[in-house]
Amino acid sequence: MSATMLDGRATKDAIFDELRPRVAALAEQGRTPGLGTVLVGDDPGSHSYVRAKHNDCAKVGITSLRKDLPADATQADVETAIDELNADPACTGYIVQLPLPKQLDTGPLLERIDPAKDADGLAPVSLGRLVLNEAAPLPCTPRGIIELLRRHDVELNGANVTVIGRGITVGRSIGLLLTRRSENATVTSCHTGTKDVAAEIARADVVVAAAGVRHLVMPDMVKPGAAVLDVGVSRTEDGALAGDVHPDVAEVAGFLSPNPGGVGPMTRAMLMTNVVEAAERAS
Ligand SMILES: Nc1nc(=O)c2c([nH]1)NC[C@@H]1CN(c3ccc(C(=O)N[C@@H](CCC(=O)O)C(=O)O)cc3)C=[N+]21
Repeated sequence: MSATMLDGRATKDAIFDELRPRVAALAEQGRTPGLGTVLVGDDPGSHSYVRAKHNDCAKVGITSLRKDLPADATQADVETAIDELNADPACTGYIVQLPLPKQLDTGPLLERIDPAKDADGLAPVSLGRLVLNEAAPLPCTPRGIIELLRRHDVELNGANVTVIGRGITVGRSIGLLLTRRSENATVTSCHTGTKDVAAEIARADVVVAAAGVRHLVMPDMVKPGAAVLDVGVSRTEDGALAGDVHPDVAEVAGFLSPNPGGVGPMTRAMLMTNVVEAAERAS
């Protein structure tokens, strides 16, 4: 048996095709969406993600606004960049690329993002609204995972979903989406305090591996036919990138998201979607 590939690149392209006419309609009314990015420091990974996001903008017709700050930027420098994007009418949504260098206090910076321009859905007000079932931009990676499953007809209603990892961008926030009435899944959150992760994986219809631990999910753990989403990335000693899911899981799973080429492109597709939706709401 070989799993159906949850092809994030092809799905992202399909979503871009759907966004293009919406962006064109906004542009006709002089309301072209604009994505801002605040990037601090020179981490090559972060630079490459931000570059990809601006390439995506060009593909769908979104304006991009970059604020790149040096690695030794102060809290006040980043506050200024955020204030400028809050005030700039050309910017309809923006993100502060995480993680920030350690001299910076991330919490207050995320608090400073105008909730109407929060493209990531990670600002405290947005996460609070999500908990309260109020309209809010949704965190991009969780939204991308759900969209990827939906477009491949993977059932979530009543499904047992095991999430591994409790980071804010994925593990902690995805349960908020999956347990809404519209998704109706039963969610188990695994982390370093979990006694038997393999047992939690074994009973899952859907596994979301977002721990950043190489090959944490092995073929003998997975229920035959389950959908497995490989979200984590880690770097091996020789500098190669590895996912959280062993490639042989493809022999057991019913659906598997490749990594790269799975959840990463979907995260970017949802960022573009959030920016377009914010522009549609802005008058
Ligand atoms: N405020 C904030 N929002 C984020 O959404 C955010 C962040 N900070 N910090 C870092 C993580 C990571 N992240 C990725 C997005 C796309 C790919 C992606 O498209 N990856 C490609 C491969 C790209 C490549 O090869 O370089 C793929 O999986 O196929 C990866 C990683 C967003 N993040």
